[in-house]
Amino acid sequence: MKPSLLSLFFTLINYNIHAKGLASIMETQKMKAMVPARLTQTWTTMGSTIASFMFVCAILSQYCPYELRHIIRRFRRWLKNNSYPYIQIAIHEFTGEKMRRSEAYACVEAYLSSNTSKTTQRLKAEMETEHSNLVLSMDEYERVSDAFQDAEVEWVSSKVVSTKSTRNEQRFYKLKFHKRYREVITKSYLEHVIKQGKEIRKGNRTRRIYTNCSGYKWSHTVFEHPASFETIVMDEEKKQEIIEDLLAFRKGKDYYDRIGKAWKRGYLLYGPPGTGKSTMIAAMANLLNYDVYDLELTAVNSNADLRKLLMETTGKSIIVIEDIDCSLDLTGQRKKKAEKEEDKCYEKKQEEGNNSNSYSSKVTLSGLLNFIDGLWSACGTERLVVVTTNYVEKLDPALIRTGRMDKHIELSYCTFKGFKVFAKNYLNLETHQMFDKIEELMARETKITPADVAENLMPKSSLDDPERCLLNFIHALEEVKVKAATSNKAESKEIEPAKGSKAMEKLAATNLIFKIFNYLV
Ligand SMILES: Nc1ncnc2c1ncn2[C@@H]1O[C@H](COP(=O)(O)OP(=O)(O)OP(=O)(O)O)[C@@H](O)[C@H]1O
Repeated sequence: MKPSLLSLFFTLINYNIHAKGLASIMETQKMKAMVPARLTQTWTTMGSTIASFMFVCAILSQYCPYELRHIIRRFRRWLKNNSYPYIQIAIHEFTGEKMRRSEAYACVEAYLSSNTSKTTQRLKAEMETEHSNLVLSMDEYERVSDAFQDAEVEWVSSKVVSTKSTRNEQRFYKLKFHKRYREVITKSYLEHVIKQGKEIRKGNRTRRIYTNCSGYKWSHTVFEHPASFETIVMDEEKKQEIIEDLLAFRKGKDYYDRIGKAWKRGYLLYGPPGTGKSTMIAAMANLLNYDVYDLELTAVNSNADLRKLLMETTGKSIIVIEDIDCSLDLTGQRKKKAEKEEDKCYEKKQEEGNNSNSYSSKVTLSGLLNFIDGLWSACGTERLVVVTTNYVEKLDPALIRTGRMDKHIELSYCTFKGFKVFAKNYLNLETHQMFDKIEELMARETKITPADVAENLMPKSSLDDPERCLLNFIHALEEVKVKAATSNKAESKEIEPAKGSKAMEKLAATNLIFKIFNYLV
């Protein structure tokens, strides 16, 4: 039997049940007793009408020409659009083919979670729909009302989950508002939400520190370093210059666009161990509110992996290569030192059962140069590349040329001025009678690193009052002085025999000439 005829058959049965069946049921003695006669008649009429309507619909859908059905459908849509006075906009969490997290979604999220006059209502509404063999469950879990100028809006946070795969979850915000506020909402309110959200995100953002333990993949944890430029001890003018440079970089989007340059900047930090290079990187990240990507070059297998790592970094970040002279031989060959040092990545690889050959890297200097300044380096925006070294003179000039390392910052030994800042920060002392002695000791080219100053000034027990700490520091300075004197002596002893032998040679030669002269005379 044809499906259309089948449908007609069932419709007729339906009609029969509703029109007659219902009436006959109502007419039973029992019902008569319970229900008044007028109500029974109403039920009967209603049943007949519904059945007739269903019958007509079935006839229409089966026998009505396609064109007419299309017109009816369009009419219904028009009716729906014009009778429903609200507009809805959806902002999805992930957008585009690469499924990057949408900035707009993050801003809305931050805006709605901020503590303003918005009223929040927890919802638990779930619906299930079947869409092309995929069962989707829509979960509306929060409703937030907000007001802007004289418009009232409502945000509903929802997620659509595929019940077949829990990993397939799409979150979105639905914004609902009356049609008469269309102008205000689309032109001003959404802009206001995004702007506010950005501001809130800047302040609230939990920053991350990433490292590449397993080849070309970053793993991360929360970045919580307390360093700031206020606590870094260095020449005030130099410090101010660095801060201004960083802030100008952060605000420089338009400038970089205008001059046609990728929005990135390279910093080279150099100086002896313990002079604050790592501390400065943390202070930079805290000042700019950037993430940190700590690139472990010894764990990267090839230039291609290095490029993949670069592609995985996000904007608003600092890519750090610490002690670059230890990780890469500047002729392009990797040093074995890193492998011998039993770094964590190596151990992890071994635990995983990989042999050491698979660990050996083929990252070359040119690969690194391309990473910093090649075509691929422009694939992200707002990134700083910071390279540190204890031996700047060992670095290849190509690596540190302007354009790759735009700003060179030397961090050096502590001066008396620097000591006074440490004393203020660590001991809350602006002046003390022992300062003169300290100044005298520090003036005589006593090379002490800020790390050593910090360590000696730090109270170790409750008995360590400021005087004791200053005394500790004076001892440390005297020790440094003695060490410097002994190493100078050793150096001069190494030179003296040479000097002595030369002098002896000279003396012998003079004696010989003198003897020859006497003999001749
Ligand atoms: N300029 C500084 N101002 C304040 N504290 C400092 C400074 N330099 C070093 N310190 C202190 O010394 C410690 C070690 O410094 P840091 O690790 O930053 O030195 P580094 O130059 O990176 O050393 P390395 O070259 O060995 O990595 C820090 O925890 C910090 O407390």
